[in-house]
Amino acid sequence: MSTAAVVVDDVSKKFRLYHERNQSIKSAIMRRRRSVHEDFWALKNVGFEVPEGSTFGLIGSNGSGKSTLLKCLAKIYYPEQGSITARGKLAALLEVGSGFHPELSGRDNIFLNGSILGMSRKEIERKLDTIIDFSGVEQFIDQPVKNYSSGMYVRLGFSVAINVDPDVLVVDEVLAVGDAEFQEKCRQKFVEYKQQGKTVILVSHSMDTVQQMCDHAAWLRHGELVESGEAAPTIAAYLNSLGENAG
Ligand SMILES: Nc1ncnc2c1ncn2[C@@H]1O[C@H](COP(=O)(O)OP(=O)(O)OP(=O)(O)O)[C@@H](O)[C@H]1O
Repeated sequence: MSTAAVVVDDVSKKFRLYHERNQSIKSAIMRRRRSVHEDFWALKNVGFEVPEGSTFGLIGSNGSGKSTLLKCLAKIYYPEQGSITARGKLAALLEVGSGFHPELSGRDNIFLNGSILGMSRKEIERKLDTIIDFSGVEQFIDQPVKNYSSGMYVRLGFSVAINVDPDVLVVDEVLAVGDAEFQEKCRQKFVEYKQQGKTVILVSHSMDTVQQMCDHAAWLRHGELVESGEAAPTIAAYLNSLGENAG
């Protein structure tokens, strides 16, 4: 039996949705600091295991809770209920530009982002050339990243994240903004990771990408897990449900 790299156990995550139309300080005082809100459960009792050494796809329609779950994995959000355990070091590449400062150069952002992801300054210095080289943005590395295209941001962010040498790499939809050459580089990196027994968890709306890159998948719908297991049948069930809804 394979061991689990990540165990998601009965996870529920709540957001508060506020309904005040008038958000001024005056109106807040008039309301005597009472706020009108409703609880919205973005994840409801989600549980599954991610096998060690797998490339695992999270799939589901817009708003189904995929990014929220990734943020729980990355410890940006904490679930109200349930727990997530990951074996080893986890690095996450979430929204485009997260962990970057727009006014700093690409080079300085490698240090910023690298230290957020847990690398020491010495380690980053040692890996700097490799990171810049893999990113393919060396020509612009001393420019402020606010002038980067979204694809360049992602290239640099991905390059830092993989050089953290994590046991579990978590990647949100961001890969989609990279061009075909970069996507191929990522695919090769994921294969390399798999050979080393490392785990990748990625979100994608492209079922072709999930089909090509992932061996396992989990399908979320309205914050609930519908199915998880081998990628092919999970993708097929998801696509089937879309067909049913369309018909
Ligand atoms: N910070 C927040 N405050 C309130 N609601 C939120 C917040 N973040 C997410 N949500 C809500 O939680 C639900 C799930 O959002 P999430 O971004 O996880 O979906 P997703 O599956 O990643 O969607 P997409 O495919 O469109 O990226 C949505 O209804 C969204 O509006």
